[in-house]
Amino acid sequence: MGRPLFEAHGISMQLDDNRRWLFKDIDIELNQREILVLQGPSGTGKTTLLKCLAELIPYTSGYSKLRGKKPVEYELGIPGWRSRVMYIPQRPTAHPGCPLDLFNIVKKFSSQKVKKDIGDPIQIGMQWNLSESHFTEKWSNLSGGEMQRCALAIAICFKPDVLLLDEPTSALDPDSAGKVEESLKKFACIWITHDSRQADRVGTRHITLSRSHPSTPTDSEYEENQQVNMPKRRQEQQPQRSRRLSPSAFRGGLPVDIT
Ligand SMILES: Nc1ncnc2c1ncn2[C@@H]1O[C@H](COP(=O)(O)OP(=O)(O)OP(=O)(O)O)[C@@H](O)[C@H]1O
Repeated sequence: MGRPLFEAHGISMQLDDNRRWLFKDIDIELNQREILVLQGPSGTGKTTLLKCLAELIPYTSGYSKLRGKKPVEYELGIPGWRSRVMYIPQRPTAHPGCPLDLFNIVKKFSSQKVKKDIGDPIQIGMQWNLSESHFTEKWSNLSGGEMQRCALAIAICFKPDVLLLDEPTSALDPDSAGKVEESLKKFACIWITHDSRQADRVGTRHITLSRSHPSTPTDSEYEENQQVNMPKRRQEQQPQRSRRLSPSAFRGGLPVDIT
């Protein structure tokens, strides 16, 4: 096997409050058109893990690479990384204006401007039971499911290499959800879902996070292709020191990187 499209090694997050490990030593490999499904009970750190992989929040140790390069090795650094390894939240943050306004603003960001062949969110939305008018409607007038699809359509227009999807169909009816699923299968995704049938439909790899406790530091189960490898411990990687990111690094909750 050649180099994976995306890889993460030993990603760990220790919480400040009681030094509890939220997750520890998560290893990920992802190739083109693969979907890694991330599951686990509420509060086990799934969203936090996606934000770590997008370099939106600092984490305790570990590192990720896309096409063999670490975030800092990309032109524009972390913002360049986030435009390629893109986190898409479950609920879009309230934005002023309409979805098309957001699309036009994001197009001007330096991390996106360099991209050629930016897609048309309206064309994508129309494959998912949306119409053009949804993209010119104020965000505040859209339903949860309409907002979710508009934000996702805008994000994939920018053709990220890896989509980090936080319950991308949680607000959708089954027909729309099925159409979105089909579109997303063309991408490399790390996909949080609580729906085990969806996990079976879309997943080519699987990780399940379990609850950790202050007294049992390593409590992440790593499950790949249905085979559970009980807690994977750090192997050869040296832990990195906790990284401090600038305030702009904490812009979670946006459908796309806005730097
Ligand atoms: N920096 C932090 N300091 C303290 N606690 C934190 C920090 N970051 C995350 N947490 C806690 O870690 C837990 C995991 O949150 P997270 O949203 O990642 O869980 P989740 O598995 O995605 O849950 P859900 O399925 O409900 O969306 C939460 O209890 C959260 O409050």
